[in-house]
Amino acid sequence: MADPARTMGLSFTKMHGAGNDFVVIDLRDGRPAPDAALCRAIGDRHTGVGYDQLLTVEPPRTPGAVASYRIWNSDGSSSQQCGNGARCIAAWLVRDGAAEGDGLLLDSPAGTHAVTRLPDGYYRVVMGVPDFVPAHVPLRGVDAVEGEYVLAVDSTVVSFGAVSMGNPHAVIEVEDVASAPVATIGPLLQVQPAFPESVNVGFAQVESPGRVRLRVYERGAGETLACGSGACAAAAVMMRRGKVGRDVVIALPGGELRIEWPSDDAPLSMSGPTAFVFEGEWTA
Ligand SMILES: N[C@@H](CCC[C@H](N)C(=O)O)C(=O)O
Repeated sequence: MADPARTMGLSFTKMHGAGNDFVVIDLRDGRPAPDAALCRAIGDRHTGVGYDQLLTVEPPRTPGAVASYRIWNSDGSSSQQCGNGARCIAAWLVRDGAAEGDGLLLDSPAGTHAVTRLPDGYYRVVMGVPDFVPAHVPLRGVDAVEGEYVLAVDSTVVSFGAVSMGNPHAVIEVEDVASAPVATIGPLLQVQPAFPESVNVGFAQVESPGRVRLRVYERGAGETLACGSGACAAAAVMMRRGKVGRDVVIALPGGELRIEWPSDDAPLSMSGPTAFVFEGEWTA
């Protein structure tokens, strides 16, 4: 006889992309998404499953798209963009049989993304044109000198670039990413009134014109092993400053992503890995 607790459970897939970990839930049958309290309960790394972002797979919104997805951070807040998540959703849909061939379109809260399947579980996602307009980040009340903003945060003066990849990013260039003040400046910058919707804070060390080391203190999740949209933001900021070429590897604590941005008005694309970890049933 079926166990009622199991049959009433919420099936999920645990995945990660370069160490940025996800709980993926199939809601294509129209069931509602978990509320913020349930997101937090599932996201608890001691009493729940644990994840950086919870991703829901939902019916497509635009013609030609295979599915849409929404994004929740582990604190229950929602986001418009998740680069590593987009790759994982594509891999999930391919495994599910919903996507045929090597190309698929995915609707995210930030728009529609073309995704290409590459060998060995890698996927390339067209992430769109990085948007440097301050009001679109959104960033308010801070003037830029050649794309560099300056804010006094407590007793520290912080210089950063700001860009929207659909979600807000600040990128701070550092000499040594290993000793960067990620856990102190990250949360302090997030609560500045200049960022009315908070911000994902990247700390980027340019190693060479083809390689950047990056750590990201994410909105709603803290420091993660990788942030795909953060990698896009760091690459875009450093490319615009002429510090790196238009095809760059971003090395994050959990793995490497390749970012290609041919020119300022072209769409930027991100390539990287996906991995399935386990299947589960949330019954609490
Ligand atoms: N890890 C993600 C970004 C997830 C959302 C972010 N924390 C936000 O609130 O905007 C990525 O791979 O892009």
